[in-house]
Amino acid sequence: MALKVVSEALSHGGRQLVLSHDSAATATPMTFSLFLPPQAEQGRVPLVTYLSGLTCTHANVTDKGEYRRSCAELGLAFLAPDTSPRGEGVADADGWDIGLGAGFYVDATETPWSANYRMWSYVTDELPTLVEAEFPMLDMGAQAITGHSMGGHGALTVALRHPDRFRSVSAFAPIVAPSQVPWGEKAFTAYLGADRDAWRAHDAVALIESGARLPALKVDVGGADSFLERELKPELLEQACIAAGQPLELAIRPGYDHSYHFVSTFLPDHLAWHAERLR
Ligand SMILES: N[C@@H](CCC(=O)N[C@@H](CS)C(=O)NCC(=O)O)C(=O)O
Repeated sequence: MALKVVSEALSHGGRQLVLSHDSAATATPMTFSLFLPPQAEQGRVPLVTYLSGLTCTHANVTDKGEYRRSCAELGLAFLAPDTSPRGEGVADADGWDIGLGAGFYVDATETPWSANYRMWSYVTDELPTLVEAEFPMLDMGAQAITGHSMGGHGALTVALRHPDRFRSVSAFAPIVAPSQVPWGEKAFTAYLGADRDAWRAHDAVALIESGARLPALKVDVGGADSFLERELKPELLEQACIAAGQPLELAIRPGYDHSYHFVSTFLPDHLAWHAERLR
């Protein structure tokens, strides 16, 4: 098997796995977590992929996301990759918003990042191909995607560019227009270069403006999120969706911040919403 089992534990009757493998996309070892609900012992189950935010590994949502009870009840598998390549020789920079833990789900074209920072290929191609081959109980015809912050950006852009792969898409506090905010401008300049035209393929608002559409879209943002006005700007997504006729269920949750206390509060709602569309 191409996968090494890092850990395995029974939870809510399902199997919480942490796995690692040598990635061809990033040319590094990569670690991810996969929860298989009890229903996976009997037959095929839908797959929800969760992309994490800045500074995270697979472990943040695995430890703090509180998704297992819902996934076990709803019969959903839950896949959580890392957010960047890691290891000896992998480029990094000062600051937590670029480099390790901040891959932004793009294939970098600029040095030194292009050697390993190929998270687009990893999450859209290598990882789904790998889990499909290794876990035949996953129904790859019934997939949903979600994510948090930088991972919300990842979920939106991956789904907008693979409209036939996902039946539903959701996000928590996503960076909806990275080309227009400091986090995205910094990362895209480093990874993709100064030509802003190249950024459009990785900008959810720009993709919607260019005609890309999603089957079903749900977004929650905390009203007390300290990144709301500077980095997240959900109003840009709302305006783009209205102009494009793209249905969007957007909720600003008063009092909630950017943390996993917010994500874990609303992740069960998102999973139930995805399950309805994956049935
Ligand atoms: N590391 C930054 C915060 C970055 C941050 O809020 N990251 C979010 C995603 S954008 C996160 O999930 N952090 C990890 C965690 O809360 O477990 C800081 O210390 O101010």
